[in-house]
Amino acid sequence: MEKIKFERVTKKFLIRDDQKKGALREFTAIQDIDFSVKEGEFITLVGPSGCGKSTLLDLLMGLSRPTKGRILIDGREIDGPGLDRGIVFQQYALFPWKTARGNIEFGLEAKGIPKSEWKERADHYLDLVGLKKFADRYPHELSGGMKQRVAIARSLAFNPEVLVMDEPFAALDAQTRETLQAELLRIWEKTGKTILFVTHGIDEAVYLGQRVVVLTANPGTVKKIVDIPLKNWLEDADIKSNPKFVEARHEVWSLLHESEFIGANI
Ligand SMILES: Nc1ncnc2c1ncn2[C@@H]1O[C@H](COP(=O)(O)OP(=O)(O)OP(=O)(O)O)[C@@H](O)[C@H]1O
Repeated sequence: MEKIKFERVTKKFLIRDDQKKGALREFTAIQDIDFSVKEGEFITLVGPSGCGKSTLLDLLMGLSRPTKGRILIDGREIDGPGLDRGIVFQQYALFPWKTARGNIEFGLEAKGIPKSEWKERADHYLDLVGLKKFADRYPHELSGGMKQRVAIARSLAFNPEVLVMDEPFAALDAQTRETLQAELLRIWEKTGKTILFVTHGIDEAVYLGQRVVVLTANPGTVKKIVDIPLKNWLEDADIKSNPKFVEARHEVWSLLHESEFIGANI
């Protein structure tokens, strides 16, 4: 079943016109973005810097409206922020004065979940991200990877149907990033969430996504959606050496670099 549908989504901004003093002109950040995400699917998005990934996520979160087109969730048009969508950012955005559990409980309070449910829910999700023993620690007592686990637990705790992730592992060291990638797949399998994950990392996009949406440089459009034929990520410890992984990775890499090569040939 279709969970999210981007229907010819275009977003334009008004920016200062450098040619004419005091005048404004239209700038198209994304144009005619058109694809669907299936219920329970893990989809990754990659694209050159400035191609409009954050703009697209803002639209999906209901923080701004498309200039043209629309975004549907379960067939309903998005008209603002909602509890059906949760987001995890690159920076953990945790309150330093609250413990791991306190940070999750705060999210539950903000979402209007009854107080009687907070502790149990917070503990359940802390357990899910492997932080059961760290519930009473403050952010400064946690590593970067642990903080990001708390952020993931906080987003999952109010049980959104769609989890949006905006380069959530970009600030972590390579080893922690790999661990969290595998963890996220495990959590995804367990919870069955629909996940839309934005990244700059080609390896990360191919490793996590069932499909990788490759965007073009400005204005951002869908260049191609690459199917990733691998199914048994977690059983294969060295999946990144699998020829199918290598091939998919190369395809995404080529799509991202095509425009650069064309430029280089001129
Ligand atoms: N509020 C705004 N007003 C004017 N222009 C904007 C606004 N928001 C974004 N843009 C422009 O739209 C384009 C896309 O920006 P966006 O931040 O979505 O890209 P991105 O793909 O997320 O970039 P990065 O990968 O570097 O994070 C950029 O050229 C940016 O300058």
